[in-house]
Amino acid sequence: MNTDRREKTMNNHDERTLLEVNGLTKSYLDFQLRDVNIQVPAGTIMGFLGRNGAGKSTMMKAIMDLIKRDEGDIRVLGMSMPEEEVAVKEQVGYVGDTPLLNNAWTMERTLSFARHFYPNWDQEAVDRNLERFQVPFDKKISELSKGMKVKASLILAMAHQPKLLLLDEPTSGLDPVVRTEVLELLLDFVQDESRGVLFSSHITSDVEKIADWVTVINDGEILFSEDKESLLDRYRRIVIPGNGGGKAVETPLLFNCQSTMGGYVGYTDRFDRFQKVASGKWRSERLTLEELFVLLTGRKGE
Ligand SMILES: Nc1ncnc2c1ncn2[C@@H]1O[C@H](COP(=O)(O)OP(=O)(O)OP(=O)(O)O)[C@@H](O)[C@H]1O
Repeated sequence: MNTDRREKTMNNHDERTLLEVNGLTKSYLDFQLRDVNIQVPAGTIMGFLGRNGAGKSTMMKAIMDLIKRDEGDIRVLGMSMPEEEVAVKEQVGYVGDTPLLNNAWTMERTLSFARHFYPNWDQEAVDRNLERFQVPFDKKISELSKGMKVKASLILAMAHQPKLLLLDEPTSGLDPVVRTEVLELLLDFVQDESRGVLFSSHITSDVEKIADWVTVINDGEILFSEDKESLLDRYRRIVIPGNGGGKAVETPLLFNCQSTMGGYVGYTDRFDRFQKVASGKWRSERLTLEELFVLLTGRKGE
């Protein structure tokens, strides 16, 4: 695409939106990604949670056009994928579920090869990150530990100063120290608020730690995509002590109600409303993201 057209396309979209996915579908023999709609605004870290096989990698690959979607519209900074693929890839750093690094090459060779493809290559940032993470320059990729490989992949993905990082389980299989380093790198990345990150994970505590937006996918469908704080505010565990709780749990504002030794326990996804209408004795407990994730995805389909 010529520069004028690209600038026009980029100027016509809402500059605060880095990624828009609308009506994305993809069918395999025994799996369907169904009508996926998400938006990643600039300045946001979106945690993308889902159980094994829920469709996280499929969605990310479809965004990068590594697999052909059946339907849907994908835009990065207002530019369409795959029609404007070259321009889009200048704005995206992608690390997929299978690392793209060539095992037989050193990091030095990898970087000096890759820099020719990107006009925005930032060698100073690369050097800074190599130093920060102590990634060996002259060892073959095959000789690096898993943690080092992840760091090397991230340094490479960020080297061309993308606006959007798309990372498929970047912290999986890493020890807590390396995981923390990787999370800090992502937080640093969005210090520039024109940037954003979408990262998938099973590790709910990582998402809870750094994401400001949480998207949960279950069996190919987005359950919700919401600001983390408002999500954790509106869901609560409600504990109703004593025998008198039976009537209280009949409210449609509670679900998954169970009687316990000391009374009743239920959950609400409209805590604001519940507070206004609930009578009698009760108390609320805030859920961790892990508890919420298990509550909403744990028993479905089993
Ligand atoms: N090339 C393919 N052909 C057929 N089915 C596929 C293909 N790729 C993925 N699938 C199926 O699509 C479903 C979603 O897979 P996907 O890898 O997107 O899940 P995921 O959420 O990333 O899982 P995990 O957390 O285990 O990596 C699975 O049932 C998987 O078997």
